[in-house]
Amino acid sequence: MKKKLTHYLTICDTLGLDALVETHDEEEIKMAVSAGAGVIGVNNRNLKDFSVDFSNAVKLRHLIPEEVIYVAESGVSRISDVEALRQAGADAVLMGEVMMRAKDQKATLKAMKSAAAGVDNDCD
Ligand SMILES: O=C(O)c1ccccc1NCC(=O)[C@H](O)[C@H](O)COP(=O)(O)O
Repeated sequence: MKKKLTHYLTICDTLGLDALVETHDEEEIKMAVSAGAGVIGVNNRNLKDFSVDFSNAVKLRHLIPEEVIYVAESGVSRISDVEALRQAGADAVLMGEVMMRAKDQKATLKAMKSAAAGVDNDCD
């Protein structure tokens, strides 16, 4: 699996693409790091049973080197979630459902971006 991942990363490199290598647990993160991934996502959603554990990305953050871009994924629905992930050292946050369901997507994105930047915001 690691050999395949390294091969895919080489292909992305050749094409000038940045690959987001998605992981869910310690073993997958170690594999992504040793394959040389520059961007690693830690999914709070277990794609085997679709359960979401919001603490997963935070819990595993220490396994990702500082020079690697760390993306916290899934189960992010509130401004306070983004704030918590920023404080835990997330470089980026991947959000799906919250944006899809938002009545005002522009305002939601603006509020989430402010939280990611550490700017105070009134709405949650
Ligand atoms: O990637 C998949 O195979 C997959 C399968 C089934 C559901 C979701 C899948 N991937 C995307 C995700 O894990 C999340 O939708 C994404 O990270 C956003 O999460 P959320 O903000 O909770 O919608």
